[in-house]
Amino acid sequence: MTLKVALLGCGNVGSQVARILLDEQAELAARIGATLELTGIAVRNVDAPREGDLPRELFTTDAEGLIDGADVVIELMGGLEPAGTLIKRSLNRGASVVTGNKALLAAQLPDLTAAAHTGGAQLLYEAAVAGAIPILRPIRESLAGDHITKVLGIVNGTTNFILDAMDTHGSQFEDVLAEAQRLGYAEADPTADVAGHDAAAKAALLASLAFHTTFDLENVYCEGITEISADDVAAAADAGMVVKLLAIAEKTTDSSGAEGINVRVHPTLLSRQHPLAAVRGAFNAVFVEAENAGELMFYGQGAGGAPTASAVMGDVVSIARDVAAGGGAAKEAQPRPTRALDIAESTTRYSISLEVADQTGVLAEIAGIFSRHGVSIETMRQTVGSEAHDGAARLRIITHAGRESALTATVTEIEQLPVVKTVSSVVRVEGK
Ligand SMILES: NC(=O)c1ccc[n+]([C@@H]2O[C@H](COP(=O)([O-])OP(=O)(O)OC[C@H]3O[C@@H](n4cnc5c(N)ncnc54)[C@H](O)[C@@H]3O)[C@@H](O)[C@H]2O)c1
Ligand SMILES: N[C@@H](CCO)C(=O)O
Ligand code: NA
Repeated sequence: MTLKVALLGCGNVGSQVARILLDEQAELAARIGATLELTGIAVRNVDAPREGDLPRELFTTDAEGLIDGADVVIELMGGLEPAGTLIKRSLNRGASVVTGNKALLAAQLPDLTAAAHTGGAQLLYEAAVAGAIPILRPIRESLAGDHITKVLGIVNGTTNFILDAMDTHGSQFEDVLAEAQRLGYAEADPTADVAGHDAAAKAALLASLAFHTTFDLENVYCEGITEISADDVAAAADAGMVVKLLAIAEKTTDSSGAEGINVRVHPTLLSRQHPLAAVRGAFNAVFVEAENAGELMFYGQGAGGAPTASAVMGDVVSIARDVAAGGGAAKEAQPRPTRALDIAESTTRYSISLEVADQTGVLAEIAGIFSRHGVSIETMRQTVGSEAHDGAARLRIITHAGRESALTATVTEIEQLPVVKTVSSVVRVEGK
């Protein structure tokens, strides 16, 4: 049996998938029990210079013609269109699809899933979240009999690469971003990485699978790393901490006790002892907490052509084995509706840096505001002198856990105090 495989896109990931399909054809056939024939690669320009030695006759600009003869379609063009239309067309006519396009999946998961049901086809996307790390299949299959309560992780390689270089070498944001682009980690428009949108899309997908629902991307709170300064990174290091961009999805309760799901992406301070603090470069790691399994951690390469191609090929082999065995892969139950909780209802800790007048009574005034909002201070560190300006004192306050709404109200009130010159940064803190 031979399965026709159409590949859409030949960039960082697509070119690596093509290489594996061609170089490993015999080994893959032995594992699957059917041969995978790469019938063509849809590109924008057939004559564009490319690395590697992929046969030129495989390239075509006719993506629609290519998918119409395929059993399996691999979409690695990225972007919402024409990727969305091509994927739906493939699924509707019964061809299974593998994609790494988290932006599209997070925006259109219900429509894409409906197309897969209509065509009796599969839609798999392990590459879309945390690159090479097997995380969606374990959530979807291995933990299907458990209750996941929280997912927390570093899911964007580019921003982790940037924050790590700022922490380790004191590098400049722009220089490291250019390096991440050169290494094939960044999105075509790297704003998606640094503004947190890529991590937010992944967080929505993780929440949807972990909580058996469809979590709307619009309900993901999203803050990127563009406001994180070299000062923030150095101050974190001073305090024995590190800044990481975290995606957090958790089942929780609001102030009235009603249950819901909160999903958020933001820069976060972690103690250097925290396991996620040791995740360096473009690596990713995802913590999963489940009622019966307890804590699980998944770690590996979160970006890059070859690592991501590994996840794509895992999905392709899984689909091909199913087709070779006559089809009928198990269907998941319909997602159930859920209540999205606003970030204001989440429980977190704040690290607040501020400059205040160096005079008697200031600390008591500030402590009074915390106390009125029911927010408890864990540590308060004051520096007077070279680090602070104009005879001002610099304060760094780390709170105990509190409701985000109480923490923001505290900061707003502190900003209005005449003795406070400026609140220079507010970063959330995770872990003990
Ligand atoms: N690079 C990674 O580390 C990584 C990891 C996980 C997921 N992804 C996802 O995989 C997808 C591809 O990523 P990439 O890094 O390979 O991107 P890329 O920009 O390197 O490659 C995309 C390729 O698709 C081609 N393309 C775009 N529109 C096209 C069209 N209309 N017709 C034909 N060709 C078209 C582009 O010319 C380009 O060569 C994206 O959805 C991305 O989010 C990437
Ligand atoms: N741009 C993404 C690619 C992997 O999804 C990242 O940096 O993590
Ligand atoms: Na993955």
